[in-house]
Order: sequence, then C-alpha cells, then structure tokens
Amino acid sequence: MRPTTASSLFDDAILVTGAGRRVGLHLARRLMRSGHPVIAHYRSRTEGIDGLEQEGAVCVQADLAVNEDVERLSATVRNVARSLRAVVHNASSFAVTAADPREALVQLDLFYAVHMRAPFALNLALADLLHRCSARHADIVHITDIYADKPNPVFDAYCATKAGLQNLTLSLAKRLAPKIKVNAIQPGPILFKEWHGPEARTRVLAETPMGEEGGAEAIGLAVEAILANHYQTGAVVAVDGGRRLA
Ligand SMILES: NC(=O)C1=CN([C@@H]2O[C@H](COP(=O)(O)OP(=O)(O)OC[C@H]3O[C@@H](n4cnc5c(N)ncnc54)[C@H](OP(=O)(O)O)[C@@H]3O)[C@@H](O)[C@H]2O)C=CC1
Ligand SMILES: Nc1nc2c(c(=O)[nH]1)N=C([C@H](O)[C@@H](O)CO)CN2
Repeated sequence: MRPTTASSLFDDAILVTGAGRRVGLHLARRLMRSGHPVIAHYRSRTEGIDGLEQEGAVCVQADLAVNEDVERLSATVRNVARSLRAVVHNASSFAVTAADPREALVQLDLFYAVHMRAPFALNLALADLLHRCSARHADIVHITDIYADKPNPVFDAYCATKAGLQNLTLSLAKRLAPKIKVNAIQPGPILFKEWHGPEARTRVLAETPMGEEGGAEAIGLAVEAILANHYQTGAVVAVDGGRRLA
C-alpha cells in the first residue's frame, strides 16, 4: 500500500530508475511481486507506470538530465521511505554519437548527466536510507553495458559514460562497505530497439554465442542474485549471451 501518512512510510523500499518501460518496468514489477515496496522513477508516463501505481508502487517523474529534478526525486524518496533495501540505476539514454561535433558534445553532456551525475548524486543523497536497511546488507546496482569495457566507436559517448558509471561502482563498493554492496550488471543484446532493423538484429545475434536476445528477465535474475549474495560487492557481471567474446 502506498504511504500516505508518516505511519505508512515504506521500510526497506527499492528505488528503480527508468521504470516506465522495458527492462526497468520488468525490474520494478518483479521486485514488487517479490514483496519489496517499490519506488519507480520514470521520465515519460506510460501504461506501465499506471499499472505499477495500481499495484502499490510510488511512482515519481523526473528528467535525470535536470539537476533540480534529481534533487526533487531524492527528496520524494526521503518523504516516502524510512529506509532503502536497494537502488537500481537502470535509466539510460542511448544513441549513435552524432557526426556534428556540437551535437556530439550535447549528447555527451546528456549521457554524463543520466549515466553518471544522477546515479552519483542519488547514491550520495540516499546512502543514509540504505544504511538504515533492516537487512544485513543494502545494495546499489548500476546497469552499465558490455561496451563499457570494449567500446563500440559508433556509440563512443554513450560507452564512455557507461564506463564512468562502472568505475564509480568500484569506488563506491570500497567507500560504502560493509553495509552497502555496490555492483554492476553489463547487459548485452537484451532487448533490441524498434529501430534495429532485421539486418542489425541478425548480425548481432550471429556474433552472440547464445544466438538470441536475452530478454528483461535475464537482468531480473541477475539483480535477484546480487541482492541475495551477502559477499558480492565491486563485481561487474556480464549478462550478454557471450556477446563480449565476439
Ligand atoms: N536493451 C539492451 O539490449 C541493452 C540495455 N542496456 C542497459 O540496460 C538498461 C535498460 O535497457 P532498456 O530497457 O533497453 O533501456 P531503454 O533505453 O529502453 O529505457 C531506458 C529508460 O531510461 C529512461 N530515460 C532515458 N533518458 C532519461 C532521462 N534523461 N531522464 C530520466 N529517464 C531517462 C527512459 O525514459 P523514457 O521512457 O522517457 O524514454 C527509459 O524508460 C539501460 O541502462 C541500458 O543502457 C545495456 C546493453 C544492452
Ligand atoms: N538505454 C539503452 N541502452 C542500450 C540499448 C537500449 O535499447 N537502451 N541497447 C543496446 C544494444 O544495442 C542492444 O539493443 C543490441 O545489442 C545497448 N544499450
């Protein structure tokens, strides 16, 4: 039930960013159906968000490229939860780097804001609520990309900022231990975008040993495993069907 008074504040809630569609929506639904109170962040309102609200999630709109929105999101989380079990940083902007240098720099600023600044700001602002978690450990999960390690130059600005988020995983894992574990998940071909044509899909899957899209549940299983493992921190877990081996 959504918190409406101080007595009904969430305890040990899980914040999922980018929960309006696809992987983030699946993660929010899965965590809620596993019994966790969920705070679902979104940028664009979707039917998925409507459904999460109907199931009892607190849903908060914010553009993570706008610093004031990030501060408002953090304040809202603090108003509805006494403690946090986890924060899953799933929100992401994804695009080929523009050919025009000015446009490319605008993209880099956007990718930095969404993939690095917002997660860093939220982690610092919410660390005390994670420390109050009643479980033995609390978790921060950064969703990065296999291309954080081996960038695709076509997506260089995107990859660089995902690499930055992945590096923050390692620093925060050392800084926040032992109460808070910090880990990264590197998806591979999990869900194609609508604009991926048949040729691109065929090429990608031909280079992927498992030969198929992983689907959002592949990430759901990885998140569940990280939360269940008391001894895992600073880990970077590929969930890619073997694509990084290509
Ligand atoms: N799908 C895949 O195969 C792969 C995914 N990943 C990573 O896995 C995660 C989930 O992937 P996927 O579900 O496909 O991601 P999507 O690109 O489909 O969704 C990402 C979510 O982030 C939100 N978002 C984008 N920009 C902003 C912003 N400025 N402020 C707030 N929210 C924003 C989007 O909101 P809105 O709905 O408004 O657009 C969207 O809901 C991402 O971190 C992605 O980088 C990595 C490798 C492969
Ligand atoms: N935010 C997103 N990041 C990424 C996506 C996506 O759809 N949203 N997709 C990819 C890959 O291209 C994948 O779809 C096929 O390999 C990488 N990152």
